[in-house]
Amino acid sequence: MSQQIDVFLRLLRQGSHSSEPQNMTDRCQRLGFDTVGHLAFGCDLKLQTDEANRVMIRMLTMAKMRVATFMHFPALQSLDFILTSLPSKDGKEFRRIIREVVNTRVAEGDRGQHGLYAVMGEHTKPGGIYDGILWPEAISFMTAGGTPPATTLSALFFYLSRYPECYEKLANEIRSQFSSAQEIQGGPALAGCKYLRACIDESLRMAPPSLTTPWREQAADDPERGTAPLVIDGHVVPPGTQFGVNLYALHHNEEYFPDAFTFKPERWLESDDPGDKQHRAFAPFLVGPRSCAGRAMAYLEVSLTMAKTLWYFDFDRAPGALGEVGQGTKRVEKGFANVNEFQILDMFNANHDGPYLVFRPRGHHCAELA
Ligand code: HEM
Repeated sequence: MSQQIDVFLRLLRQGSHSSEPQNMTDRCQRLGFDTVGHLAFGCDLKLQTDEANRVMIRMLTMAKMRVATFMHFPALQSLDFILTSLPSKDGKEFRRIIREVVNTRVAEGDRGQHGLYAVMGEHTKPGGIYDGILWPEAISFMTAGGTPPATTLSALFFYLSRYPECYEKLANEIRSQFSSAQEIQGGPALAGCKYLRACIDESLRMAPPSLTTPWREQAADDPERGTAPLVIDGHVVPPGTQFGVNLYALHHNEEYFPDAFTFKPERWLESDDPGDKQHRAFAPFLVGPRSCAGRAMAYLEVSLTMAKTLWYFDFDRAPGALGEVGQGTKRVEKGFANVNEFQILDMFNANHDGPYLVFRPRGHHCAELA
C-alpha cells in the first residue's frame, strides 16, 4: 500500500511543476485499484503510471452500472443478453488483461507475491486460481476494495478545498504530529490524529461510497426467528418483502446530523460515545455479518494518503470552470443543485468526477519524492 501511495505522491509532484490541475477522482481510483490489485492478485496493475490497463476501470464502472440498473429494475435483467452480446473493444481488452494477470501469476508459482486469491486458489485445487467461482469473486473484490476508498478520498479533497478552516486544522495536526514523512505510517501516532479521523468520517457521512440501497429480505429458513414475524420499527414485514435503508438518506437525516449538508468534522469530536444517536446512525460500512470486510484497511489507506499528501503539498481548487467539476449546479433543479456538495451518483457504488486541484510543493520536503 505504501509503495502505491508513494507513486500517487510522485505523480502529484510531477503535476505540481506545471501547476496542472489534477482530477482527483482519476488519481484516487487508480490508486485504489492498484492497491487492491496487489492484495487480490499479488500483481502490479500499473494503472497509476500506464494508460494501457486503464480499460479495467472503465469496464468495472460499466459492470457497476449494470448491477445498479438490475437492482432497481429487476425486470430489465431479461434484456441483459443484448448488452453482453454486443461486440465491445473494451470488453475484449479487459478479458485479455485479466488473462495476462492470471497467466503471469500462475507462471510465477510459489515465487510470486501471495495475493489473496492466489492463497485461496491453492486451497481449491484442482481448479486452483482458475476456479470458476473464484474469478467472478475476485473481480467483485476489486470493485469492493478499489472504488470506495477512492470516493472517500475524492470527497475529502473536495471538502478540504472548500472549507479553508478545516484544511488549516488538518494540515496543522499532521505537520505537528510528525517530524518526517517516514514517521507517517500505520500505528498509534497516525491513530492519534483525531482531526484526520473526524475529517474521514465526515467525508464518509456526506458521500457514502456504497450508495445504493442495500436491499435485504428475511431468510425463509432463519433458525433464530422460526415462525415469528419480522418486525422493524413497529412494522410487521411480511415474508418475501424487500427492505433497505439508503445510507445517503440516513446520513443526511437532520435528527441525527444537524446541519447535515455542511462539512463539519467537529461533530465527531464532540462525543466519542458509540452509543449516541449520531454514532448509531453512522453506517458507511454497514453493520452485521454482511458489513465491510476491508474497514480497517480502508481507514489506513485513506489516512496514510491524506496525511502524506498534506505533509508534502498544499493544494487549492483549480481556477475557472475546472474548479467547479464535482460540485452541484444551480442550473439543475432537484438533487444536484447544492454547489457546496460533492456530487455522487448511485451506480451501486458511487460514481463521481473531480475535484480538480492544483498542488504546490511544501518547502523542501518534495525533493524526497524524486
Ligand atoms: C471507504 C472504504 C469502504 C467502504 C465505505 C466500504 C463499504 C462496504 C459496504 C457498505 C459493504 C457491504 C455491501 C453489501 O452488503 O451490499 C462492503 C462489503 C465489502 N467490502 Fe468494503 N468498503 C470499503 C473499503 C473496502 C476495502 C478497502 C476492501 C478490501 C480490500 C473492502 C472489501 C469488502 C468486501 C470483501 C465486502 C463483501 C463482504 C461480504 O459480502 O461478506 N472494502 N463494503
